[in-house]
Parts: sequence; structure tokens; C-alpha cells
Amino acid sequence: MNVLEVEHLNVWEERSGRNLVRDSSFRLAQGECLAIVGESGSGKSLTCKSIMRLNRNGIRHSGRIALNGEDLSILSDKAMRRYRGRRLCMIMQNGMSAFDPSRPIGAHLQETLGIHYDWSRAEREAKLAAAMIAVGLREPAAVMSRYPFELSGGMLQRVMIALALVLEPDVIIADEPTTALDAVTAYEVVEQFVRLRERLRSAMIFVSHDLGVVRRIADNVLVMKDGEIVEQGAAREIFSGARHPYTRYLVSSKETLSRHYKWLMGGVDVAQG
Ligand SMILES: Nc1ncnc2c1ncn2[C@@H]1O[C@H](COP(=O)(O)OP(=O)(O)OP(=O)(O)O)[C@@H](O)[C@H]1O
Repeated sequence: MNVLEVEHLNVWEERSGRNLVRDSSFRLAQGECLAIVGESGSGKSLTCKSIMRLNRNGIRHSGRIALNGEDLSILSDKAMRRYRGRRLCMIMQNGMSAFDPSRPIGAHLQETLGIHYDWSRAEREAKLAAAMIAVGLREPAAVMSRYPFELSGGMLQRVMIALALVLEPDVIIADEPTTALDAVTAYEVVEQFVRLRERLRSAMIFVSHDLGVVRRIADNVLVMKDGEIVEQGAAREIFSGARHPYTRYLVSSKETLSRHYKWLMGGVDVAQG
């Protein structure tokens, strides 16, 4: 069975009636990673936020979004809040905006786990510490005592990945999680996402501008343009034989970045890669 099914998703601005995402349908199987690519403003984030029911006031959506066969649109806001984090986990582009700036990271993480699990404080702390070590944060106690602004972008992304490891959601939605990072840190963070998938076998939506990253992590790719899906299919096929001219344009225009990424990953010669 599919973990997530999105059927005929439409997103629009209430005030003007302007369509922002049109008739979008896709599915996600267990353990699958689906990349959503497309230029800025094509509707990638609104698609993710609609699934999470996190769109701002003034943005409406319709269509069927089902998690393990259960239609999410019939859930109350309270029930949906319980699903967020525990079953649907979103990892944002900017780690800083995901955490409460006025409290140490550990307090925020403890509270999030406390909402979803009946563990004691000591259990929560032990699980968080183990997950932090697993994602390469060597001194969990020190990280937990810091405020968000005291950690780098790469560390904040690792903290969010560690939290996802403990929460074990059914679906992880990562919205451009590496865009704000330098190339080397982005590479390390992508590798943590790869490991996260291997460990949890969760389904994942990975939004990215960087087709090099998409090649590394995605099984399937969905291409958006002006609020519509213009192409979807297996990542290998999209990269080798894209049918839509826009996808071909994306693939060719991102080749330079991909070469740089391959070079970082495996020492492939930039000139040849
Ligand atoms: N709160 C909002 N109110 C009105 N329009 C919005 C709102 N949020 C997004 N939009 C519009 O919806 C369209 C799609 O936005 P979205 O953020 O989903 O794009 P995106 O593909 O994620 O882009 P990026 O790669 O820049 O994040 C854009 O035209 C954007 O201006």
C-alpha cells in the first residue's frame, strides 16, 4: 500500500482566487524517496505545506491527501497536530526558523518528544543523545544546552534529522534542507538523509534545486512548473531521457552543479565528470 497519496491537489490564494498549484497527483510507497524539483515559485513548498496542513492564512487547498489510506482532510486540527511530528515530519530549509529562539535546543526537543511519546525525561534525553551521536553531533549534552543562534546551519539540520530519527515518522518531508548550506556541509547533510532513510525505511519527499543531490537520494522525481506537474517518473529515466522540454532544460542547466557535487562526493574530475 502507498504510505502517502495526493490526488487532485489544488492550492489557491483565497483573496484573489489565483491558482498556485493545479491538479497535482502523486503517490509515495514505503521507503521511497520522491524528489520534487522545479524553479522558484513553481509550487513545491505549497505542495509540502498542504500535506502538513501548514499553509498560511489566506491560502486554501482541496483534493485528497491520504496517509496509509486515511484521508487527512477529515481530521480535526487537534488530530492533525498529533500527526505532525509523530507521523508526518517536516524538515525546513532554515534550521533557525524551526526552533524557538528563546530557549535552548534541548528544551525544545524534550517538549516535542513529550507531546508524542510517553517517555520519561531521562528516556527522552537518552534517545536524543543516541540519535545526535548517530548523525555526527559528538557532544549531545553541549548541543542541547545551546540556543539555536549558537549553532551553525549544518548543525541545526543534523539536530532536525536526529529528532526525526527518534520520532520515526511514516513520512519525512524535507523542503530544500541543504539550500542554505555551503557545498561541503550540504554533502554531509545529504549523506545523513541517506542514512536516515536506510535506518527508518520512512517514505521521504525531498525538495531540492540541486539535481546532483536529487541524483544521490531520490528513487523518483516529480518536476513542477508554474504550479503544475509537468513530468514524473523514475529518477534514472528523468535524468537520461526526460520527455518534457522543461525537464530537459533543468537537467542540462544543472549539469555544472551536478559535476561539482560528484567531484565532492567521489573525486570525479570536474572537467570530465
Ligand atoms: N502565503 C502566500 N500568499 C500568496 N501567494 C503565495 C504564498 N505562498 C506562496 N505563494 C505563491 O505561490 C507560488 C508557489 O510558491 P511556493 O513557495 O510553493 O514555490 P516553490 O516552488 O517552493 O519556490 P522556492 O523554490 O522559491 O521555495 C508562488 O508564486 C508564490 O509567490
